[in-house]
Amino acid sequence: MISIAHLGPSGSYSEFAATNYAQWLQRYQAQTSQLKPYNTISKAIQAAATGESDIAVVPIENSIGGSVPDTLDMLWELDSLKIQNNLVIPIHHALLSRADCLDAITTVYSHPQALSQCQKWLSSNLPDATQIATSSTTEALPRVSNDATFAAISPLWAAKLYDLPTLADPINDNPDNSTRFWVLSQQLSHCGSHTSIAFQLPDNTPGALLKPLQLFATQGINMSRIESRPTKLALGDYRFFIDIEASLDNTNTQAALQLLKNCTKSLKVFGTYEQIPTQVP
Ligand SMILES: O=C(O)C(=O)C[C@]1(C(=O)O)C=C[C@@H](O)C=C1
Repeated sequence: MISIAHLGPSGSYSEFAATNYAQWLQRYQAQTSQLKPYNTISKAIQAAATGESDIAVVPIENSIGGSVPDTLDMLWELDSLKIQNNLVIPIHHALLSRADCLDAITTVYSHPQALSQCQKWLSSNLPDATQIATSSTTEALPRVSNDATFAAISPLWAAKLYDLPTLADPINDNPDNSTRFWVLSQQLSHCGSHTSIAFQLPDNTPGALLKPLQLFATQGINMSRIESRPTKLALGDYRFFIDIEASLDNTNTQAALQLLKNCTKSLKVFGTYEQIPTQVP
């Protein structure tokens, strides 16, 4: 039995992504699995890194809110974890509350990503409500259940799960809202449609970033994402996370990675992976 760590509690989008992966494992690899909820993304990742769980399914980026910094930072810090698969989940947020109308709501709870994905809706419809960040979109639901002045931005399916009325739906600022999740484990896979890497530059000089990027162009490899994160050591010091549309076992990828070692300070390869089809709720 494979254990899958994810951000909980029950009803979170991460649980939905983990369930999708569990169904895929059952269907295509005849493997049974068990979900293990954690109260932060970091703890779910840590569980896979220490072997407490076999796998972690964690969000990496959202089409409106951008990247999930915790996931990127922890992947860099923990050398043991590699990406196995990629899942994209459509995200449709609902406003759950016992309030009779929007005017009665004083406080809105949700995960910071969900709050940022609904900023326009919130400023038009609940401009005076206090926004409070929670560890997931479902963490505050027991509190919302006990106070009719509270509301939460949560998945629609959580209304049934926590027996709460839906006051508005959908409320995300863009109807095409979706979040990408990575399946992480301690095994490096060599074959897939995409590969993810990260590096730090040796020095802050003109063209220092251009050299590594140029290598992919020379090898005819398309980049699908670039993201910078502070190293947290000094202001203005960054590391770069890059996704390429090429398999790790491809000779051009191997050539680019070899040359990349000469123009980067530290280089990490997070693995190569395929996109898993997901079942829409
Ligand atoms: O809070 C949840 O339900 C989560 O699974 C986390 C998370 C995220 O971190 O991006 C996942 C999908 C949505 O983008 C909003 C929140």
